[in-house]
Amino acid sequence: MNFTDMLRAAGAQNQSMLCVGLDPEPSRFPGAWRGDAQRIYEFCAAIVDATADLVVAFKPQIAYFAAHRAEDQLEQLMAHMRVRAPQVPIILDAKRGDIGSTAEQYAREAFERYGADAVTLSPFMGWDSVKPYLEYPGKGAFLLCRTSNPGGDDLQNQRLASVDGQPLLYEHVAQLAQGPWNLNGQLGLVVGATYPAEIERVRAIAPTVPLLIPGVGAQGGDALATVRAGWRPDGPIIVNSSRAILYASSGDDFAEAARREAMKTRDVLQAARP
Ligand SMILES: O=C(O)c1cc(=O)[nH]c(=O)n1[C@@H]1O[C@H](COP(=O)(O)O)[C@@H](O)[C@H]1O
Repeated sequence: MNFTDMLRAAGAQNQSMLCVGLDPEPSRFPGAWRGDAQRIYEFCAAIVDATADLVVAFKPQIAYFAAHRAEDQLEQLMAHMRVRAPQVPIILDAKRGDIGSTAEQYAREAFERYGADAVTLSPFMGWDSVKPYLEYPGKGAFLLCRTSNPGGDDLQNQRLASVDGQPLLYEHVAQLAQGPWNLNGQLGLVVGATYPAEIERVRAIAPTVPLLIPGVGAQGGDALATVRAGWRPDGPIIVNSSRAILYASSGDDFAEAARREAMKTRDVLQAARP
């Protein structure tokens, strides 16, 4: 099954547009696990087990594993998700972006080593840096478009004087993803929940591509405004929350607390659909 089909099937089965972000930070692990980077796999697997029937996707962030020399635990986690939640697509959040020959290696890492269904990419280096990922049939690639962080303004809100109609840079990225770069329907866009007006703008330019929307929960994005701005019957949204779910409790009940928080967020998102 390709990424888009998986997304549709998981969304329907779990009645969800929630993506649980797997950003394991050992200093925030519960009880006796606190500070123990050997527990990264166990911590994430417990979160996956507690939320697998509530999500449209999981999004492991590669830096949280690589920083602790825990790539082997990420491989273990990918295998676990395949067994425990085979219907749920996995977006590897790697935010890669490099010249074509190096991008080929990053694509191989994401799709062959880790077996991800989709990956996040920076489009800053242009078409040849994105194309190698699209050569994997059925895999998805989300281009950073209007990110959730305050510094996103610095470049993404600059006007492109050389392009007809002079769009802002993030609007141009949205145009490319909806049109000329989207050869086989594999592209999506990353838009922050912290900027609902810009989500609406992106949706006007790119009505059907999947939007990955981080920023609800710990970053304070507005879930209701996010859904109203981004959701379309033929334009799926994947709303990510990481810390607010992973660290809902710092005690031994962390997995149950994560489940409660995920359920609450899932239900708020579902109820917000127009
Ligand atoms: O691509 C992303 O996932 C991403 C894009 C963006 O604009 N903002 C953003 O926060 N993210 C990621 O989404 C997650 C947000 O985590 P929380 O703020 O804890 O929910 C982190 O893994 C970020 O790296």
